[in-house]
Amino acid sequence: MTKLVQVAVAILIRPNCEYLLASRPNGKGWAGWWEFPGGKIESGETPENALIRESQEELGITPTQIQPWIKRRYDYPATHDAEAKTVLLHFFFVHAWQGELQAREGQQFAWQHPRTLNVSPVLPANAPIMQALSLPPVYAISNIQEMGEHAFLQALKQQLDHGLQLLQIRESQLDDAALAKLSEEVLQPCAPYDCRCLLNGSPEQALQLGYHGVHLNSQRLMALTQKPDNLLVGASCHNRVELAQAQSLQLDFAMLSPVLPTKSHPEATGLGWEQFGEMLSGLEIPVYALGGMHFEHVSHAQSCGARGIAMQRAIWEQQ
Ligand SMILES: Nc1nc2c([nH]c(=O)n2[C@@H]2O[C@H](COP(=O)(O)OP(=O)(O)OP(=O)(O)O)[C@@H](O)[C@H]2O)c(=O)[nH]1
Ligand SMILES: [Mg+2]
Repeated sequence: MTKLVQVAVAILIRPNCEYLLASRPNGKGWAGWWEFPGGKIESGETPENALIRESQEELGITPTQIQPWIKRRYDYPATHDAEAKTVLLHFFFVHAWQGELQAREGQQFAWQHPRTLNVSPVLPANAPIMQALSLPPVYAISNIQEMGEHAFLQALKQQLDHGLQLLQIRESQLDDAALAKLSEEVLQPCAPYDCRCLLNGSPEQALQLGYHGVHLNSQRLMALTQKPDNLLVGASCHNRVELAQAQSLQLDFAMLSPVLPTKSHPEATGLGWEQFGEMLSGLEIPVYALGGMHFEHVSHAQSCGARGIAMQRAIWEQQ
């Protein structure tokens, strides 16, 4: 058994969504590798206290606005400069802080754009975190069945102009030919905006139609034994069993619903924010909240540990 090291990790975020990486200083294991600032939680310390202490020691700043995010466990093998260990990383977003950043341990700093890393190598435990950070706060779901195709494509163009970065096409009523035609009409306008599109369907179909990813319904999720290659993979979850399956397959994200009552299921009360937050606690993959969501719910969803919100109706009604 290797020892378990608990670590508090600070993801400093600027208003333009860039985040800070630092190089591990000489003299420490994995020197020169890039990481988020942070360090070991000492005995008697909460993860939050450790985060503040490490930020002061390594960066000379005091976080004033923090938000717990995902946790991640990783087994490090022994290397020439470090012993084998298992880490449990507690990631926090740090949205605001007091003081000027200083490299108190001689580390280098690099602010990174979420979709384009320009330093390497990053500590291996962090790979899925980088991927999770590249996911935007809003995930849109198509609603052609209710709106009609013309109105949908118009609303899509508008949302792309407003910064939409992630879209799911979920139109099970279409036959193969109609879906292929729609896919072209959607993928084309999304490309110049770098908006990634996922097909709610099978991985094979998503690849064949040229999608960036696939979104699995819970039935497909539960039948899956391995994450498909070369696709961004998300899945719909409604309970802890499905979330656990999405995590064990190391999917890129899960979508958990219904959080609030919705127009399509007004009789269902929804999980409510409290239970939603409880179900996310300790989870290692990013999650979107779905069900009765509007733009103004983004920050509340994030304060419950979600990456953001998914919307199928409200997003297309926005002018
Ligand atoms: N700070 C930080 N540590 C990480 C990240 N990802 C990751 O796997 N780790 C691991 O978590 C552990 C954190 O240890 P650390 O070396 O930063 O601890 P520390 O600041 O308390 O320094 P110390 O070595 O003086 O005790 C290391 O094993 C490191 O490899 C990350 O993004 N940031
Ligand atoms: Mg450290």
